[in-house]
Amino acid sequence: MKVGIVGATGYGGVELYRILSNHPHVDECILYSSSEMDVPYSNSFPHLTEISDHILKNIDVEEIKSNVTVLFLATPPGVSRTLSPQFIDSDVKIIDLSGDLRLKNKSEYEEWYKRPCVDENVLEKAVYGLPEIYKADITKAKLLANPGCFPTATILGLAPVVENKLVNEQSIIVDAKTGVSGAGRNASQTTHFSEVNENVKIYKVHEHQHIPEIEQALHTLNDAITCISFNTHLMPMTRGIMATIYASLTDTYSTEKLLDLYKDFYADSPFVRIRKQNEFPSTKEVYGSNFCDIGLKVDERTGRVTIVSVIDNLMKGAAGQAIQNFNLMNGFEETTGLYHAPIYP
Ligand SMILES: NC(=O)C1=CN([C@@H]2O[C@H](COP(=O)(O)OP(=O)(O)OC[C@H]3O[C@@H](n4cnc5c(N)ncnc54)[C@H](OP(=O)(O)O)[C@@H]3O)[C@@H](O)[C@H]2O)C=CC1
Ligand SMILES: CC(=O)N[C@@H](CCC(=O)OP(=O)(O)O)C(=O)O
Repeated sequence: MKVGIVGATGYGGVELYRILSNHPHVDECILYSSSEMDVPYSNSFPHLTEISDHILKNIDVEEIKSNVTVLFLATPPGVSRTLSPQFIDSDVKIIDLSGDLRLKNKSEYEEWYKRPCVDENVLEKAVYGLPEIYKADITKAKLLANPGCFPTATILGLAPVVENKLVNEQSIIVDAKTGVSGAGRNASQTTHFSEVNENVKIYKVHEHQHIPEIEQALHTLNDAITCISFNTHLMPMTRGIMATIYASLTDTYSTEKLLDLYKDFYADSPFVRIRKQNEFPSTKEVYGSNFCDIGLKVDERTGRVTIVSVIDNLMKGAAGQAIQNFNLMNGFEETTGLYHAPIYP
């Protein structure tokens, strides 16, 4: 199979390349750029010297339609809005890593992303690609909205207690932390070394574009959930997301009972690992892998539960999950090319 990557010169794109170039069902990766064509890919990424002899190609929709079976869009918000509709009537399957196709409500996208949304007829064809919850739909998808990094960690952390109605619907609070690679490869004042090093910074307070995405998914699991409290913090690390989640329990449940519930819920999910009692995952324990690790503990004094969910933002939060979806959409084993140990330490 030939696959294409638009945005190959970015962090999500190069992570896709890393995995797809060793994927047993991928014969060729064709790499597209909007700014650097006809130059070696290794000019953008010298760590690929003698590994990649790819030449970056111009984004030509007709050429893509005739050469590519699956196209990954690892592009900033707004790009998929114009590119995806051009493939709707073709045989090319699209996997979009941006937020452009994730929200089912067009005006909600425009409010949170502050930009125009793709047409509703395209939006309604897009399947939200969180395999642990929507696997059946993903296997039939032609247009796939890959989930955001924070939503992946948060929704997986909450799904078992939300679906089983074990937490009060209005009590959910998510305190999330991220590594700097989540902001992409372009430098900015916020991601400048001097601003990030030895610092922890809260950002987009009550305004993060992932809030409606998380609420939309939780609402499908339990329609009494309408809103959550959610904030994000930039940490002095390259990769990793930790979502620390607090919610009030509807009854008295032991930690042991909840851990058993999580193990059952994720029994058929090869990339979700539930930790032992009193063991909590750290971001380094999933670094470079497609795992989402979850630990939890009931606070008997307050009747609340604390849930800790970690992922690598570029893997389960972006490229790894996109390839998990690629596997499911093409009838391959879900774990193909992805099931390996995290890099540690
Ligand atoms: N980084 C992360 O952890 C995560 C990222 N995402 C999402 O994935 C997408 C990619 O993110 P990331 O790789 O970090 O971003 P980067 O900024 O690192 O890369 C984006 C790439 O998009 C390409 N691009 C820019 N403008 C255009 C355009 N008009 N048309 C086509 N291509 C364009 C650029 O390549 P070129 O100039 O060569 O065309 C650039 O290399 C974003 O939507 C992001 O929000 C989602 C989850 C996690
Ligand atoms: C560190 C950092 O800035 N992270 C980004 C990650 C979001 C992202 O990747 O955007 P979409 O998933 O919406 O496309 C942020 O918090 O906005």
